[in-house]
Amino acid sequence: MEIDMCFQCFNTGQSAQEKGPTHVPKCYEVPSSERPSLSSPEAQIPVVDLAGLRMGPTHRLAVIESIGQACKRFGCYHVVNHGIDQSILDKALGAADEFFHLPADEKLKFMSKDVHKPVRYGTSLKDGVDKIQFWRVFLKHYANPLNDWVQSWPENPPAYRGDMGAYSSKVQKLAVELAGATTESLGLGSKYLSEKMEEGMQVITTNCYPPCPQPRLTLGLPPHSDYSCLTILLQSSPGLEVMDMQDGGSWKLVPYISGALLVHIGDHFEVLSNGLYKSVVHRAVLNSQNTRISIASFHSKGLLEKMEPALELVDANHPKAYKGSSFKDFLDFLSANDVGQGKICFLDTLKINTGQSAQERKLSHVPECYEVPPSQQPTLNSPQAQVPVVDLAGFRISPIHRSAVIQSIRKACVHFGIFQVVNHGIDQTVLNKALGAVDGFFRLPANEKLKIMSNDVHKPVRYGTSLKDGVDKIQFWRVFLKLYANPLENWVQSWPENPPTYRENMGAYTSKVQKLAVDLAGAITESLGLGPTYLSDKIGEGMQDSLGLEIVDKQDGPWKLVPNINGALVVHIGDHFEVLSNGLYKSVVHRAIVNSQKTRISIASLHSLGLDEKMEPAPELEDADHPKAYKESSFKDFLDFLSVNDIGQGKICFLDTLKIV
Ligand SMILES: O=C(O)CCC(=O)C(=O)O
Ligand SMILES: [Fe+2]
Repeated sequence: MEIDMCFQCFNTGQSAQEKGPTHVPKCYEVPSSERPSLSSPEAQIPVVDLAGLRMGPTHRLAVIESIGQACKRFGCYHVVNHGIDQSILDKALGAADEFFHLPADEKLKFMSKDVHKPVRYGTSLKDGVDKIQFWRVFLKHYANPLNDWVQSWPENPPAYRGDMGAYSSKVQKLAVELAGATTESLGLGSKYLSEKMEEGMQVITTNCYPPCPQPRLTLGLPPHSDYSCLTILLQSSPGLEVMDMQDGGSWKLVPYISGALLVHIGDHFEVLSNGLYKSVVHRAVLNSQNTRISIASFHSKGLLEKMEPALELVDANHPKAYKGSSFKDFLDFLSANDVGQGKICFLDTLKINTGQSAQERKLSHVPECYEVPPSQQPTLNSPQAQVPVVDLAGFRISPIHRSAVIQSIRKACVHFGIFQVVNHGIDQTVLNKALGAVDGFFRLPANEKLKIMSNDVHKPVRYGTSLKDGVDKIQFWRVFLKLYANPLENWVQSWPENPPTYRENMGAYTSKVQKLAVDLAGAITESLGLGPTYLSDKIGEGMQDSLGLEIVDKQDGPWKLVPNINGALVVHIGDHFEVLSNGLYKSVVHRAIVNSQKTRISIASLHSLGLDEKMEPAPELEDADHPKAYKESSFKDFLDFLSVNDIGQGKICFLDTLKIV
């Protein structure tokens, strides 16, 4: 098996330079979109001369200023004149190199997959556990205070403790000094963190990246930001790339400057600065010729000490944007999650929107992150869409009336993908109470709503803003609450308890609308010639999920505004009916626009088959002229897609991935 082969490459403590594999085993291959070009341009990373830090106040101020600029622009910078002798740097790299050359059994003594171990040798991130493996070998150990930890470090090579210890204690001092300069640049003064940093965690990670026969296929380390206040990195040769957020998130190679050290802003400083400084996202790339060694020294507060945004940096315009967390919290997260796939990162789990979407903060302008590209900006004077209105009363009158209704539904589905229904059998008071319950919920204090805030799209009850707030590149101007709703008795207990009438009023609406959906699904399958009961069991037992929604525009050429008919409900043909009908019916493309005057509330009830049940084109609707045009998929497949893709940019849509060309 491939996996076993991977184990043989690295896992036995035998590094790849000893093994010399001629190709990259499958389990090391990263998806093609994440592969390195190996021709990234050089990053223009500032070089800060620390000599000025110890001169006069004017010199010091200039250095602080340039550190602040670098933290805002790149999240990293080089330092020279840092006060650590070249011979100390060389000896530390030498000690690391010698360690990795030791016989396997010597290194295996330290091998562990337990990320909580203070001394740990390993390969990849969590080798044998994570799905994708990375092309590195590492040794990690705690280092501050040195006397507490050095006895647990490797005894071999014999110079290891002395040489690595000398470097560690120098770099620990430097980190405290730089943390002071960084807090000073934030206006918090140079002593803001010093005590905590002096007594805090220092984790030395020595990384060894053996030559790789196919360096374009894999990575030494996947994209990540460091969980530290700051990280100080010493490298033997180039191979580190940083993501340039001001250049569209493109990868740039960190130049190798002999004798310089690279300083990374870690997640803790992003949190402390309340997002003013961003931790730098970086990855390690490989080459086919040389072993590369790097020594990263991670500095943070104590293991259990939480880092929170500085109160001084929180105000009405900058509400607290991160939860507090400790290094231990991070380790727990790391041990429970596979971060190598780039789908989940600890910092994202800390981001809070304080229930404070921009709209709720009553800003006078739209923050940049909400701006959509000009080509997608709405005109706000779209003509009204001619959305057919179907009178469902006919449905229950006689077979002739029924078949007339079915015919008009068919027409609406073929031409519009959307229609409104009247006489749908749901009382106006039920509708009004449901809208009122939703309005009441959104008016609750932030902390009440935050209890159910989540970016995990798989959660059956979820409050949020935009689509995936803090994750997607572009944010959208909405707040939402999503709930699973069918069967009601299974889910209602998990719904918000506040406002007190929420469950009752929303529950009354959702059970009515669920019945209506089953009726309509029957009418639609009948209109496709599949009979009224084709889906009814599955829809009856299927998913229902509801959220606060949107004005609907039909995209045939220009956008059109869907007229609001009092008491009517809007029915959308969704992707699943497009698939079932083998493309005869098209799911309606729509978007919500906003206005400057009034809050708008909508409740969308989405109905589909069971979470894992696949929808595919009805065989009855396939023939030589109409070959099967879609792959099958379930609601769960969609959620998985949603959680890993940023669909808000309009570049990617789930339905497209199902189309068979
Ligand atoms: O090897 C490098 O240059 C980067 C190492 C790194 O990012 C890490 O250890 O967190
Ligand atoms: Fe890193």
